Amino acid sequence: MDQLIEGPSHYIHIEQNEFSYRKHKKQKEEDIAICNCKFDANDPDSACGERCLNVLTSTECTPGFCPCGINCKNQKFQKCAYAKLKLFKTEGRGWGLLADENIKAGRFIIEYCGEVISWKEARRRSQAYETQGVKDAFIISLNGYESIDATKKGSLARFINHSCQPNCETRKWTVLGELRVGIFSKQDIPVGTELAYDYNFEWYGGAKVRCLCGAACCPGFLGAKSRGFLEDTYLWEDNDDRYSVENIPLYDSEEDEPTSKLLKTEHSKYESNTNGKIEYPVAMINGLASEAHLESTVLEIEPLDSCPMENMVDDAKVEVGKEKKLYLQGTQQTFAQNNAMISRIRSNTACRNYHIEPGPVTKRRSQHHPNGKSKNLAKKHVDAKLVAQLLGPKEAREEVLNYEEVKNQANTELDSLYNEIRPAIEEHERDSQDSVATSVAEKWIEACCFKLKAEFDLYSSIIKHATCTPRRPREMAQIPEVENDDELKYLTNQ
Ligand SMILES: C[S@@+](CC[C@H](N)C(=O)[O-])C[C@H]1O[C@@H](n2cnc3c(N)ncnc32)[C@H](O)[C@@H]1O
Repeated sequence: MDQLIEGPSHYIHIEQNEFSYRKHKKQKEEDIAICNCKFDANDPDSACGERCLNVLTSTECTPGFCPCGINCKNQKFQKCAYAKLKLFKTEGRGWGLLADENIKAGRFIIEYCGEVISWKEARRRSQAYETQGVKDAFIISLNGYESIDATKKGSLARFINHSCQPNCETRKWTVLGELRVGIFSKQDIPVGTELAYDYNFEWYGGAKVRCLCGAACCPGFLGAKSRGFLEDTYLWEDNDDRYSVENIPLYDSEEDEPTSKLLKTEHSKYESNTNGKIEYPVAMINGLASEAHLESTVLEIEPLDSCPMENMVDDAKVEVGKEKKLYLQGTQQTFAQNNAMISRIRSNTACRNYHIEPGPVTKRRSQHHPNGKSKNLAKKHVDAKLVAQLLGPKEAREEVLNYEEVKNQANTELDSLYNEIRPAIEEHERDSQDSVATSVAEKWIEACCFKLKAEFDLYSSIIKHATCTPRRPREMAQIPEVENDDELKYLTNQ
């Protein structure tokens, strides 16, 4: 019978995943993987130990089919062969789980159980939880289209906290045809030690939670390395100083104020300000990066004599180099993730993560560096129509306008393609074990390349004409409304 556990949040204790939106899969006999182990009483590893073919493929043996019968050691999820664990109240991070015995490296500790729900339902629930003020996140991704929600029903694994330097990790196993998530030790864990794994927390919106794991490598917030968080927070770095331009809403209640020894050690690294408050490494510094710095800027087109073409080409190379690094860093980050704990899934996730917002260009833009930090980068916006109006030859005007049209089409195509494949991409972000279908990836890459080429064609055409083509007198040009008069003055040389 399920047990109602009293704690900071009430939940129903379960020791097997629950399936509400679909039926539990029934394994067909022809799908059962049978190993070729042979039980040998003198060799403890013979009955489905490390050499077992099923173990090697993270698949549990099926009772009644394993050649080792009752001696099979590869049915740990099925037998709930958990380590001895103890619930305890942490200081600052709610409840946590302790090892109540010495645990050897690589051991299965406990299954992360909860309700298996669809990706759509996970999104709906995470929004609802946010509205209800549920501050702890318990939804983790299971496969490309499903998640496990342990918010209302779960095993003790739901109490394991996050650490940036964890002693445990999650692994997925196939058990009787269903995928399941287990917590495994990464190292020997002495009795009395708190268990923790890296949530690979994907921040999609909502409050930002200070990470109180105390690890030296901790970036300061849960999900601080996820793309959504970086882009939203706008961290950038100048030498050793890190800044954030956002007023960061925090879950940081008084009762959650950190006071543990572990945390005190960590705090001592950061200076106290005059109010005695701890300055966290990621601090909001007002005024350092005002909106003015972040406003879209106009592409500056220098007259030929003051801006040699080689310099422009060099600048362009630098920009391309930065973008390439940004792209590579982004992909590596995405592909490095395992099971991700999901923060709040917002419907605008897709656009935020991939810079393909419909509508006007976002005012702020972050540039990711290979070291995982971000740098602020103003978006250069060019008014192609205005440039075209000012060009003398008709062909030049038409060329610029045509390229602009192609660029707009490419953007629209990328937007609609993104909406189509968003579920697959978002699932993939959280779960590197399941690949995005090749056809989807190819379509996406093709559309991205098309967009990049369209932008390149437009901007190179503008640069070419702005530097080499005679301009029309201002009176002849039908100049559209221009917000920034400097741009106009510049283009008309006035
Ligand atoms: C899966 S629950 C872990 C159990 C939770 N501590 C509880 O009391 O129910 C995840 C939540 O615990 C908190 N948490 C886990 N690790 C944390 C950390 N390193 N720093 C701060 N809060 C943490 C966050 O609120 C997070 O959303």
